[in-house]
Amino acid sequence: MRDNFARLYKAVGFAKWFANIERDSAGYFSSKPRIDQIEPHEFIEDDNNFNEPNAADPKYIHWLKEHPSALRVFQGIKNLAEMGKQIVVFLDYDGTLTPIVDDPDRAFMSDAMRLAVRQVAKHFPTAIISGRSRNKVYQFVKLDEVYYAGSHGMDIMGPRTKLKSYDGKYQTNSLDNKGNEFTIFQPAQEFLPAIKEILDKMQKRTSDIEGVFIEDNRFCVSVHYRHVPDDDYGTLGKKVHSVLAEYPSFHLTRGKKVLEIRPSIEWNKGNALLYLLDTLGFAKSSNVLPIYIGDDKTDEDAFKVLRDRGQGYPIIVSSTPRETLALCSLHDPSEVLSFLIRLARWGVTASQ
Ligand SMILES: O=P(O)(O)OC[C@H]1O[C@H](O[C@H]2O[C@H](CO)[C@@H](O)[C@H](O)[C@H]2O)[C@H](O)[C@@H](O)[C@@H]1O
Repeated sequence: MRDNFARLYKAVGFAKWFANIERDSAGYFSSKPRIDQIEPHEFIEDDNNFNEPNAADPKYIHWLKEHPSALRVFQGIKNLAEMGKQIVVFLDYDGTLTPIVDDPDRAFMSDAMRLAVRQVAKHFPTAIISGRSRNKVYQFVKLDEVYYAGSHGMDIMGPRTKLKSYDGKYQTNSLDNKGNEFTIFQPAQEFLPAIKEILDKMQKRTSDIEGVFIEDNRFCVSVHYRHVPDDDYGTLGKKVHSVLAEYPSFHLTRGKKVLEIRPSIEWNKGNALLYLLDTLGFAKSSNVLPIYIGDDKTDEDAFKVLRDRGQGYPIIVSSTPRETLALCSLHDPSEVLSFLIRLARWGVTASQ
């Protein structure tokens, strides 16, 4: 695994950086240099170098035929872009830009991934759409070059807009700390007081169950059960449902070892994708090529939007065969990194 990463970094043009990467005492690679030590031209390398999908399972190999690796269809993406289609990139966070880890508070993004996203964002409008709170995602990603949609799209910080098609009462204009103008769109604003109550009740009612972690995702509440003993699943489920029963305008969705309580409004990651395309000026454009990469059930809403528009590339991150509306796949976040690096490298050459 470590050697694969080493080969990947070398292959995709991280030569200068790679020279500075050292193994720490546990034998893992730790990176010393800062992001800005890598120059964009260092992304330009032999275009035939890429991470081959790593699939030994026959079922996975069969699934890959229906959902080919996005690394394999990359040339097709490039061809469309070279014909004048504007690439817009949408990225999920957990399981896509970072591997799934035991502790949700420690899902840190690698420097390599941050650099790749930053380089992609230099050439193509880029947004991160996550189930987490917008602030939390920003703390992990720490890039001012991208747009952010937190709480499964219910808290969007997007381009400055005067769009009339969305309810003005949910939109406010704002400045970031560099003076850049943004529009914040929060279609679930009126649910905030109830969400605070739900968070509080959920914390109190589940406090006697070992391993539960309740996460405040601002416009939704996540109940993590990754560390809950199997025997306690039933009790936890009952307690979660007892809180939910008091709030009929909320519903439950499921993610990876997590239950999420969300306001029942017609708004999901798919709506957030459309909103961002609209605010970027691509509302009805046939000249846009949206790429959406995500790993979870909630990303399927965004895949569906792209399917319905008949446009772009919905890409699922999965190391196992899965029912999905995505057209293409990537095996894991290391392949996401590989894909983003190729995109960034192409962005550099295309802009020269
Ligand atoms: O939309 P996403 O950015 O993919 O966020 C979905 C949820 O991701 C996080 O939970 C998941 O990742 C954790 C860290 O790897 C893992 O420990 C947990 O079991 C997973 O469910 C996040 O903590 C949730 O709030 C997000 O809704």
